[in-house]
Amino acid sequence: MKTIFIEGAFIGNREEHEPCVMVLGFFDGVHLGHRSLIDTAKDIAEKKGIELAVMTFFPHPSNILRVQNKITSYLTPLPDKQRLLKNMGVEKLYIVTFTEQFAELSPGDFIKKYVAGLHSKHVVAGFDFTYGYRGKGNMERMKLDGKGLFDVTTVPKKAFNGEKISSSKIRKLLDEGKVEDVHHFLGNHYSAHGMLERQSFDQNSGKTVAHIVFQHYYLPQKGLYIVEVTAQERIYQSISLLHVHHSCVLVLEGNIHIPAPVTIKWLAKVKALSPLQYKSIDQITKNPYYPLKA
Ligand SMILES: Cc1cc2nc3c(=O)[nH]c(=O)nc-3n(C[C@H](O)[C@H](O)[C@H](O)COP(=O)(O)O)c2cc1C
Ligand SMILES: Nc1ncnc2c1ncn2[C@@H]1O[C@H](COP(=O)(O)OP(=O)(O)OP(=O)(O)O)[C@@H](O)[C@H]1O
Repeated sequence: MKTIFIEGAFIGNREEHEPCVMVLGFFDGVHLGHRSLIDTAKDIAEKKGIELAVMTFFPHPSNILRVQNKITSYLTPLPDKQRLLKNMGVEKLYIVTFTEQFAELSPGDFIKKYVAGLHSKHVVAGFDFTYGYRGKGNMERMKLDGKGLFDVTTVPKKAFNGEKISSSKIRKLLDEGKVEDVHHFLGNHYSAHGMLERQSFDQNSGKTVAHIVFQHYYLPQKGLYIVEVTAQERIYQSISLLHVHHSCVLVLEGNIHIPAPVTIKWLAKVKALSPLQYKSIDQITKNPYYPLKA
């Protein structure tokens, strides 16, 4: 997959680009709703014999627009989004820098300069996709804006238990510590890639304690979780304590040296620990020889 960053004023010249099916959206998480768009577009691209392309934006528009809830950390930071889209068969990924000037483009100009300008022959987006100044463009308008230039497919709402599958819903579940429910929306348990900062073996309890730091990730609510840790293709089961904003503490049975980097997959929240289990975790994290900075 080729990734192309687009910054500043841009006017694409159709003739300079391969014809493509273009999928539009932010795609944080690349969840089951997003996947239905990509799969739909992939079928069209195969039938029409043209490239499968995705256009996304960075940073999240909320950082630029005057809205209350700014999204500054992501379910899938850019490298994860790139990997997931590539694995789904996307051939070209356009990442448009979302700036104030870009936000002010009229719906028609966005379609002309970016979507048609990059030689889209067919556009795929979801039922609630909006574009252009004040988000005034919608899928009905897209058909008019793209008339004679490209076909439009609008993907209907994908829902679970009557609720729209969305990045916001997944963030809400993480905020509430309901990591067990995330897979209904994401298609998998929530996971993040982190760096091992330090680890030590606690002689008293016979457990290894490791400190993992994450960058740019949206993390579950503070608490104790059962997690799966993968490092250099080995899998470890662990209890994890979400510690400060961007880190977690792993507690593993035995004297284990886990190599960095690591992937943590949140399986379940620990609701009831036996007093013995709780005491040992408490002892470990309060151990004055374990240098945790809260
Ligand atoms: C050219 C362009 C201009 C935009 N301007 C605004 C804007 O002024 N106000 C706004 O709330 N959203 C604006 N948006 C954001 C869209 O409403 C929408 O959030 C974005 O296209 C991502 O779509 P998605 O959230 O459905 O993935 C703009 C989007 C584009 C592509
Ligand atoms: N559940 C869904 N069913 C169909 N299309 C969807 C669904 N969720 C998102 N899409 C489409 O996927 C693209 C990317 O959407 P977006 O990144 O805004 O996802 P979202 O989950 O709705 O995000 P948020 O919750 O932050 O609004 C858009 O074209 C959108 O219409």
